[in-house]
Amino acid sequence: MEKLFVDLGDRSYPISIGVDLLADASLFDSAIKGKKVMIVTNDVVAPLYLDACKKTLAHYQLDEVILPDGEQYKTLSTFETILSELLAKKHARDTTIIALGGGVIGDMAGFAAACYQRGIPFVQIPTTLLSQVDSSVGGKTAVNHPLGKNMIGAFYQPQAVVIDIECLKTLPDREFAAGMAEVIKYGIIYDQAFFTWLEENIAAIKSLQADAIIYMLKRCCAIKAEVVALDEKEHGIRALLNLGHTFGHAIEAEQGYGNWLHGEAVAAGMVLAAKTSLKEGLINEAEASRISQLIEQFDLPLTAPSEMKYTHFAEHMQLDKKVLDGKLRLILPTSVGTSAIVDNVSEDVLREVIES
Ligand SMILES: NC(=O)c1ccc[n+]([C@@H]2O[C@H](COP(=O)([O-])OP(=O)(O)OC[C@H]3O[C@@H](n4cnc5c(N)ncnc54)[C@H](O)[C@@H]3O)[C@@H](O)[C@H]2O)c1
Ligand SMILES: O=C(O)C(=O)C[C@@H](O)[C@H](O)[C@H](O)COP(=O)(O)O
Ligand SMILES: [Zn+2]
Repeated sequence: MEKLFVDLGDRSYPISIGVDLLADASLFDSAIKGKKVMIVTNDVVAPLYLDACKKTLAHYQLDEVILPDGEQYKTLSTFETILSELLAKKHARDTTIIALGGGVIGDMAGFAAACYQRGIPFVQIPTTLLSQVDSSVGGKTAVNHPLGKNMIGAFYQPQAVVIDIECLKTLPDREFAAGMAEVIKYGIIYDQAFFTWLEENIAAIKSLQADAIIYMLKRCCAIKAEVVALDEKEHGIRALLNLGHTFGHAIEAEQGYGNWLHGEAVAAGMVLAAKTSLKEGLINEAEASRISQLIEQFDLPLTAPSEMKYTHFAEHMQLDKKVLDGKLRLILPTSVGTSAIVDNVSEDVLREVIES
């Protein structure tokens, strides 16, 4: 088993990565203080992993809430279902929430943990590639609003993250590819050597070779842990983790949540960001095309939906959480392995990048 730590003083926590960790009660016992646990999952993940989870946690008083599956249910209304269930079963501040599922479950269960009785502990069991490399770490919790992604939420850290790579075996290929978008993101913003490793290990990754998967998860979680420890609430460097997201969130909201997967929208968004960099003279052609080539290797989209024009993007991008003083701030790659926060891209450049 591999172990990493998110170093946040008294809110620090371990990330465990390995095989069959869902069966390892000790990982949960060190994170759960009380006797009561509420497992939050959905109707796709429950038939796959709820029994295994309940078996491991059988020495606690267990309740469960099984939510409908999908990004379209990452809403205030579903969030309220979790809170209602906690109240109906008389849970108090000594209950721990377990988020069993992908990023949608993790974000919503985490937000419920942040809000229920002003905050109860929670543990992340991420079951998708995307949630294992990104959403389970770092404490961003939220639900969507029809007008914008993740618009209602809180920074609230889990007690532990338990990553069982066996869960990836049941993940549909399209979902695995979506997770690869966030993996590639880390290489682009932060780690040229990791990006090169990804280029050289495509077959091993796609065939879920355990060594390659564990190395990849470890590298992603280590980068995220490092960035979050430096800037938990995104006043600076953490914004780099948002590469491709200003464009991507616009695609998700405009297309209707769930129609484009988050990772797919981020992939197209990262290509748009690289094209913007190219137009601004911030990156050279060779590096920009390395970025789109790797994204393409994982069968991810390279362009936004053709019907989406600049004006469609602009409406959503104005609501981006990185906007400061009314000014759009974009994360742009400056090479493979480095990126910058840029706030002076003109409307003309953006229009050209989006509509070309
Ligand atoms: N908090 C953060 O830092 C952060 C980071 C990245 C993304 N996100 C959010 O995460 C969400 C996307 O997460 P996601 O890609 O995990 O999507 P998801 O949670 O919708 O999961 C994808 C699909 O896979 C199913 N599934 C989950 N585990 C499975 C398994 N092991 N086998 C088979 N099917 C499985 C799910 O039920 C769902 O149908 C978005 O809402 C995004 O905004 C948050
Ligand atoms: O952890 C972060 O910080 C990220 O930006 C990670 C992103 O991959 C993730 O999609 C996040 O939820 C986006 O955050 P938002 O603040 O733009 O909603
Ligand atoms: Zn993301």
